[in-house]
Amino acid sequence: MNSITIRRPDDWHLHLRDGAVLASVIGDTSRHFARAIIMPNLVPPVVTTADAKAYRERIIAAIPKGDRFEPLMTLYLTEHTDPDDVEEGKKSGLITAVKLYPAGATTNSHGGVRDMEKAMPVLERMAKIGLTLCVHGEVTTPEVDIFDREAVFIEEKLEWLRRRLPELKITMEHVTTKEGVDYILAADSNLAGSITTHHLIINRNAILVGGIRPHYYCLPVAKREHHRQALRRAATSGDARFFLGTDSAPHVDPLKECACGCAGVYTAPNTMSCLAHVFEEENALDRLEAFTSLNGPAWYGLPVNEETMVLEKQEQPIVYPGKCETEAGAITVFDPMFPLHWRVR
Ligand SMILES: NC(=O)N[C@@H](CC(=O)O)C(=O)O
Ligand SMILES: [Zn+2]
Ligand SMILES: [Zn+2]
Repeated sequence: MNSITIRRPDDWHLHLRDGAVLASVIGDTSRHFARAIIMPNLVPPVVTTADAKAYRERIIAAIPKGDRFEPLMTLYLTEHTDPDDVEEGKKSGLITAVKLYPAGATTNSHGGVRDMEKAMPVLERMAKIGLTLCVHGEVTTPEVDIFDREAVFIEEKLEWLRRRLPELKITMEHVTTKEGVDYILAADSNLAGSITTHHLIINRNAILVGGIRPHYYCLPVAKREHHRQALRRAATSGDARFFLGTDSAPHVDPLKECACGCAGVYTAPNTMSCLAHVFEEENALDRLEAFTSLNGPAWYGLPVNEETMVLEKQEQPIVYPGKCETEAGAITVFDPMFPLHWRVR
C-alpha cells in the first residue's frame, strides 16, 4: 500500500507551553491535527477556569494563519481546586478534562496532589457531571524504583480511586507498561488509555546504551522491550479504549543536555510519519485511523473530524528539520532512529 486516507487526527495529550515556545511549536501540531488536549502544567499552572480561558486565547492567537485547530483545555488539579469552578468550566464548554499530577511526578508537578482524599470533593463533582480525569499515573515514593512507578500507581492509587468512585471517567495518560495495558483491558467501563508515539518506538535502551541520550528521556520513562510490544499490540488492535496522546513535550536543548535534564520528547513534527511506519510494521495500517482519529473523540464524547488526511509512502526518506528553532532556543525533534518514508500530503 502506498497511500492511505484517514480522518484528520487529534492529539489527546499535548504540551504547547507558552510565550516564545508556544509561538514556535504550535504550527507543528496545527499543521496535521484538528484538535488537541492541552496540558496545564505551565509555570504557574492552569488551575482555574479563568486561567484556562486566558491560556486558550494565547493559544488561538498563536495558531498560524490558515490552520484550523481547536485547543481542548484542561485544568491542573490541586488540593484546593474549587468544584464549582470546575463545573462552571465544563458547562461553558471550555474545559474538556481535569489533569491529576501526583505532586513531584513530572515536569512542573510540585503543585499537584499529595493527598487524594483532599481532591475527593472535586473528583466526586466530576463523576456527577461526566467530566474526565486525565492521570499521570506514577507514584512518587522514593522507595519505588522509577521503572516500577506506573505499575505501583495502578495497584495502590488507581484501583483505590476506581473502587471509591466507579462513575468517574479516567484516562490513563501515556501508558508505558504491559501492566497498564492489561489493567485497561480488564476494566469494563470508564477507563481508557492514551499512548505516545515514542513509546511505540523506543525502549529503555534508547536512553542508556552507548551513552546517555537525553532526548529519549521522558516520564514515564521508557521501559523494557516487552512493554513496548504490549503497547504496540494495544495501539494497533483497534480497541476503542486506546488512542493517540503524543505527549509531545518541548524543552529547549540546554534544559535537556545538562547534568539534570528535563523529561520530555518533542514528537509533534514527525508523529504521523512515525505512526504510519509503526502501523505498517504491525500490518495494521487499516487500524491507524481508529487510533489517531476515531477512538479519542468517542471517548471524550466529541464528533469525529470531517476533514481527511492522506499519507503517502515515498521511495526516498522524508526530510524534516532535526530542530525547531524558537526565540528561547532550539528544540530537538524526536529521532526514531530509522528513516521515515510516510509523508503527510
Ligand atoms: N512527559 C514528559 O516527560 N514531560 C512532560 C510532563 C508529563 O507529561 O509527564 C512535560 O511537561 O515536559
Ligand atoms: Zn505525564
Ligand atoms: Zn505530558
